[in-house]
Amino acid sequence: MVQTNIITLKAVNKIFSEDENANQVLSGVNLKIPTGSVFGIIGYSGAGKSTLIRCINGLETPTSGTIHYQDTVVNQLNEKELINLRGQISMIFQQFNLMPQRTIAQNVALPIKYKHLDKQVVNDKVDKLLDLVGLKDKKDDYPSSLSGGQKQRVAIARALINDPKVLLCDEATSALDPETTDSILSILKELNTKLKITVVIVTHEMKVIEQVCDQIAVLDNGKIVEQGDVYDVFAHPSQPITKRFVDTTTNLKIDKAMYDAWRLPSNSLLVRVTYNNENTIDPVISNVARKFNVDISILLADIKLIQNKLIGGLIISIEGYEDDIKNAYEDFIHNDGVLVEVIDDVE
Ligand SMILES: Nc1ncnc2c1ncn2[C@@H]1O[C@H](COP(=O)(O)OP(=O)(O)OP(=O)(O)O)[C@@H](O)[C@H]1O
Repeated sequence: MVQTNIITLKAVNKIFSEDENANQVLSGVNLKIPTGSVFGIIGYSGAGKSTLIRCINGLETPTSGTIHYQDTVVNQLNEKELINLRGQISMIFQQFNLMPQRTIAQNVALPIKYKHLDKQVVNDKVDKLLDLVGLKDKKDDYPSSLSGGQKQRVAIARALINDPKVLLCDEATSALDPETTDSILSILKELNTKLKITVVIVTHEMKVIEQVCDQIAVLDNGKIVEQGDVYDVFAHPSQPITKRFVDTTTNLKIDKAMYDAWRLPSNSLLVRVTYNNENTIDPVISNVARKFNVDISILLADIKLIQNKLIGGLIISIEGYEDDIKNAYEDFIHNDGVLVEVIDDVE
């Protein structure tokens, strides 16, 4: 099947002229967002994520470069055409942006208020969308009576009122606790699989990417420094910034207190083993231990499933005679899909 891209950015630059130092916020951004994907854009605060995502639906205009939505060049549209476009490319925000003086149902219907559609048609659609996000019984309530997670569900229902093809999510879960974040991410994934909506997620949290995205782009200081399939990027992060983001999701960090508590004997080698194929590590460990007559203890383990493939690692200690340890270590290194590093600087 030929993969199409619903959104393409070509050489996009953005300089805010009112910026005191005329900061270049986006520099030469090239991005292809495949139709039907859940696409994550990650970066630290100030990297330009919001600016980038706002360029996609014309809330910001790039200083140069082009943004294509299917066959449309977004940055050549006039204000009226942009309003229509935002029905196709809708958006949710960190702070939900609900109207406090309107009911939940009125908030959801707001984007089509001025279309003067049949009241019953609007009501039915609002009911259907509130049902989809699990809030049908709240339709006559006001936003102030809802939790953050419920408010974001209302915002999602509102974003769907025009049957969009793309949903842009700007730090949509950053104000929510971990459990509520999970429930919102599940809804986003469901919209993607059931309604075939392309979802673009801007976040500073690698866990969000890990949970729902198929593709990732890493934005650093206005530049895309790495992009690709989420599993591949987790397995082989090529840039230091990407590695730092990946590290935030693993449980393989050691501090001095932990190291001291292990009380490892002097004839031991502390090793981090990460693997990135679909085989489990266990046979490799027992094989090496048998073959070289060393003892291997598993001190920490972290295994997860990304895009239905296993990825993870272990911290192990290898104990025995010096030559045996050396041979065992060499043997580990030569296993396909296994990355082995000696840990010798615990702080
Ligand atoms: N309207 C604007 N006028 C001037 N400068 C702006 C404007 N919007 C954003 N910036 C600047 O652009 C840079 C990137 O901001 P942006 O909000 O896109 O980053 P971000 O990665 O989304 O960060 P955060 O996660 O903190 O929101 C910042 O230095 C910011 O001050």
